[in-house]
Amino acid sequence: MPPVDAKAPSQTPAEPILFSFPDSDQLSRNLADFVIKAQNDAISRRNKFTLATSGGSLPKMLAKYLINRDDNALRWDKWEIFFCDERLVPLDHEDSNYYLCHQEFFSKVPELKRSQIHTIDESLLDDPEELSDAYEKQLVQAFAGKEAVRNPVFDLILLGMGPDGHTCSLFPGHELLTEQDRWVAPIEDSPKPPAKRITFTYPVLNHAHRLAFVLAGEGKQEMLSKVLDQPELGLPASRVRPSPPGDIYFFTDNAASKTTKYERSDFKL
Ligand SMILES: O=C(O)[C@H](O)[C@@H](O)[C@H](O)[C@H](O)COP(=O)(O)O
Repeated sequence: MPPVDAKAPSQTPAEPILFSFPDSDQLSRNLADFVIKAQNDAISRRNKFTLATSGGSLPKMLAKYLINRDDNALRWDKWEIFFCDERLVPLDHEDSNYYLCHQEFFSKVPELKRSQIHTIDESLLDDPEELSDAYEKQLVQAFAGKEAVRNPVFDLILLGMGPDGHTCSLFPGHELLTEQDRWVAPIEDSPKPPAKRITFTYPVLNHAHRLAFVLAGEGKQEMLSKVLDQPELGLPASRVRPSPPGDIYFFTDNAASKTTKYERSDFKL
């Protein structure tokens, strides 16, 4: 029998860590510190920082305390940015997650170069399969290096959650919840418009180094309780459970976390 390696990664998924802040402003402030810590850890490990972001209310909360800082904490030249999901519309369309992030965040950071932001190929909008494969190739290029990798390991993935418990474009009951091979998959029947999208799959989410849901406001209350208190329901957001050493966090405000019985943790870096 081989000797037991005490440091071998456990197969038990990470338990979510819940932070709750008085309001969404405090949430944004602490989220910025968390992102900077993730950035610094990643740069010291590999000299770059790979981040994937969602759309919805997240980009605005994310940008609030990352832009216009005067402490030189951000090493923008090391950032490589992907989208957890994207709608199949032109990049200057108001439904585009890239467009949203550009308006709320990227356009306010002149140091970020367009080449650091991985967007969908607009010439493939009529062919979701091809477009999805092409986006997956961008992940392969960013993560594989010289050696083939089984799964990409993002330094940080930031997620939202919809009122039905969806995250990325992974919706309740959809066949993509069981996708095990593709890193990126097309979806043409999204219940949330627009119907055609691409999305990261669980093999990507559950291999990330760190993930964080970012949830503010009373509208998130009921679903957050279900996701944290009743994981057996198997809602899409509950299925985000990375294997250690991956960590999963919920950054919430008190309005969102009001009813969950899940234990809150003190926020410290
Ligand atoms: O492209 C999308 O539709 C988003 O990435 C989606 O997954 C979003 O994160 C949730 O729907 C939450 O949206 P809100 O933050 O606006 O509630």
